[in-house]
Amino acid sequence: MDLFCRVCGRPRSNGKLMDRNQKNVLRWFKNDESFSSETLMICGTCRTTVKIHKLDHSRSKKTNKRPTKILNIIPWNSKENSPIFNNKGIAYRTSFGLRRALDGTYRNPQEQLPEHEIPLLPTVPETEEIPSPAGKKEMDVPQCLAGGIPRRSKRKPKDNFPEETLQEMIPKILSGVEEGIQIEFYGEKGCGIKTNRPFKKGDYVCEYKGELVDMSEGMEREQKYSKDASLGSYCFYFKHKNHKLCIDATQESPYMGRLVNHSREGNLVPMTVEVKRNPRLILKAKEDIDANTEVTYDYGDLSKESVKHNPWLAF
Ligand SMILES: C[S@@+](CC[C@H](N)C(=O)[O-])C[C@H]1O[C@@H](n2cnc3c(N)ncnc32)[C@H](O)[C@@H]1O
Repeated sequence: MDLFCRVCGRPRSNGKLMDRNQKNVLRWFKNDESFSSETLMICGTCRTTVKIHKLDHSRSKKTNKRPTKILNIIPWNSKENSPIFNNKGIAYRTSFGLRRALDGTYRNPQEQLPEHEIPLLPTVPETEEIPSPAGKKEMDVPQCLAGGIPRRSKRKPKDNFPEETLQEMIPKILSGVEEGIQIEFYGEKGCGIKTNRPFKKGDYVCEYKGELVDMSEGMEREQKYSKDASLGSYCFYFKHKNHKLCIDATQESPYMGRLVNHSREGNLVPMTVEVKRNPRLILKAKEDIDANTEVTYDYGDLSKESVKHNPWLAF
């Protein structure tokens, strides 16, 4: 049975199965698989969360096979049943984009957001120095240990984007348009981003969008997040005008920058740009990139401890 996610429009081919409390990833699910009741399912593409309530496990009298039909899916956090994902009467409900999906105005992430809806980052006072966490060298910061497992890699964006190019990019950054890229599932890596058209060296690809906080706040959050094994690491630490900052993109969003995976030979490079006096992190093409190519950048953390726990950082 083909199911399509109404939020991202992609076939529900892969995704995470979570335990009931959404704490642990049980495993990645495959296509045409039946689910046990009360399981959480997260769309492998846009990562919308739904809760499967009840499945029909009875065997067909004709074939004596268990059907994979999902009888009913109830929303996480809600009593109503409102179809958002849908295929032949199967109702789902999502945690994000809910209102718009219900009233039919859900906006595809590729579409341009009107300016008043662009989530603006909190203003960072230019004169105020954000203090480093006590006793921590900057080097140590991104390897914040929580539950004994180093999480975020130390990613180093370049500063000072050339003015001309920046002028061309600002409207794109402000509009939130993410054009030429799409989400793809990459097995053990989870989701990632690939191009659907070529990019030229230096082109703006997308923004690493999230909540701007200072570094110590980011570290505190990472400590909390690390207690939940189902949460990936989405805190991107950087320095801007002597301020030590962090973009926390842990919160699910339709923006794709948060899903770009790591490679030491990455074809993107992160950079900070200042837009309306707020620092923003963007990912731009390090080289010419063909269509249908995964985009990656170097998370930049080769510390022994991090690589021990995340061996993929070495490649
Ligand atoms: C910023 S997220 C990237 C998106 C992530 N793949 C997802 O599905 O949400 C960073 C996480 O992706 C995974 N990841 C990124 N690059 C990887 C790689 N080269 N190999 C394996 N896992 C990777 C790690 O779990 C890491 O904590």
